[in-house]
Amino acid sequence: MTDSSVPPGGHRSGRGPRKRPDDRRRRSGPPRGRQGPGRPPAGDPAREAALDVLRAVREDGAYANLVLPGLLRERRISGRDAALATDLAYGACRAQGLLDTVLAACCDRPLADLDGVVLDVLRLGTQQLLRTRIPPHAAVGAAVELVRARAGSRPTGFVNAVLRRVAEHDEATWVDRLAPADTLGRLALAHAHPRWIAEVFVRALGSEDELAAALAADDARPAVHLAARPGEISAEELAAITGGEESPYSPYGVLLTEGGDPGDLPPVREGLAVVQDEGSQLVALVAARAPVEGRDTRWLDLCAGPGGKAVMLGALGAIEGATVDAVDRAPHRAGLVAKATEGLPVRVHTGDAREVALPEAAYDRVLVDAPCTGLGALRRRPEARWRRDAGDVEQLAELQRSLLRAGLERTRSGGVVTYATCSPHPDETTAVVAAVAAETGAELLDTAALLPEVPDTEAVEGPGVQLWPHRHGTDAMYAAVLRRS
Ligand SMILES: C[S@@+](CC[C@H](N)C(=O)[O-])C[C@H]1O[C@@H](n2cnc3c(N)ncnc32)[C@H](O)[C@@H]1O
Repeated sequence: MTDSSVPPGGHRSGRGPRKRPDDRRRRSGPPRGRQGPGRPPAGDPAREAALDVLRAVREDGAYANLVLPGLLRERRISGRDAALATDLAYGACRAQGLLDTVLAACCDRPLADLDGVVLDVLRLGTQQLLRTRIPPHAAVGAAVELVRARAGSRPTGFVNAVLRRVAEHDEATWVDRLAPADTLGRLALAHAHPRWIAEVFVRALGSEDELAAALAADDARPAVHLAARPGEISAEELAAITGGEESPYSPYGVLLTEGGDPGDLPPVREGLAVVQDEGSQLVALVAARAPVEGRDTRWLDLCAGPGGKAVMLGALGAIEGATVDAVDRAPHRAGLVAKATEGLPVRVHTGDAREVALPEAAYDRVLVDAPCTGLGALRRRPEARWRRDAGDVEQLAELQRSLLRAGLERTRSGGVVTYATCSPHPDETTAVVAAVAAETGAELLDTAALLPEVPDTEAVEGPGVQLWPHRHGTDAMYAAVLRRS
């Protein structure tokens, strides 16, 4: 279960949401029991916010983790309501495939024929019934009120009936009843992943042995890590200031143990630390540790936005006497890199890494942190697993190969390139590296040897290290180091 931390109860705070321009119209709507624009807001700010996130994701293709924080701020939702809104919105986005499978079994018509708001309310209700400790009567009652407020009273009976059917079984029983017969299909449904992603994980893991653990870890909310800026503050000091714990592997990492917005922590506000998954810290570390023959003062970060690894490379470069050129194609993201690396020896360039006006065969150390499917960071992007499809991979792999080639072209003989993705998909990781190494004659270095403190990192299908949420508590980051001949 994902959301066992959700506080029980119906979460009626008594405080209504902040007045919105259409509130007056709602108040003058038809009385209860008649169809119309609906009753006044139900006084359930958490579920209203969660519902608005689901709508934005479904209708506008929005990202839940970008929509929700603004919504909470704008409506001044905080504390337990904010925690509930977050659990419900992210939980329902993550579990959408499982929720829809159960709902399809409980509805007398195809889900595609349902009104969008009704479907969102049903998903939210099913999430509460199957994946939280909220009592069934509270979950169903809140869903009925929500649909009444948003779509009038006509669908209330339908929503009530469907959710009562959902509530007849718990999550495990529904999975037993509805899952395909094979282990992979059952685990994919039970842990709310599309089947094709479970298949990718099995390929990257080498067998089905760890699949249940990998999918379960991927179905949970990720821990938040900070990275102490090298040369400014140690992880020990950062942990003491923030009340967090030093990370198990990254010498700069701190695991936050308290909730709240990490952006508000004084060391983050003062630029002494950044919010960065420990896996990303380890990738930056690989890029900085890779052995270079001879001079080691010109570094390049070819896909730098929004700048997490550029900060780490810039700070380490400042210590080592190196400068970093950081490139991103997207002007907005290049701007974020510039902001994040202020005061560090980092020059930012906006342009396509394959064409940008930077010298060839010149850099000692290069990072290519390529755009990818993001299958290794699904915990952070609640809806992403249902948006991606297997067909995305081929086009991305072509771009990844061309970016790695561009990285090697900028590297001098004896210099090193670290290729990284936040995806464990072998077609984006080992296959890209093996193909470009074969084509260019670049030497593949033993990347696992660069992270001796991290166990079980070797990628299965080819060169490089593969981190996993269930093994390392990090995103499923991949990295491999090549030396230019
Ligand atoms: C995985 S992200 C990099 C994350 C970054 N290294 C960090 O640690 O914050 C990939 C980045 O590559 C950029 N990108 C995509 N195609 C590119 C290209 N052809 N040239 C340069 N940058 C590109 C994207 O805009 C995106 O910011």
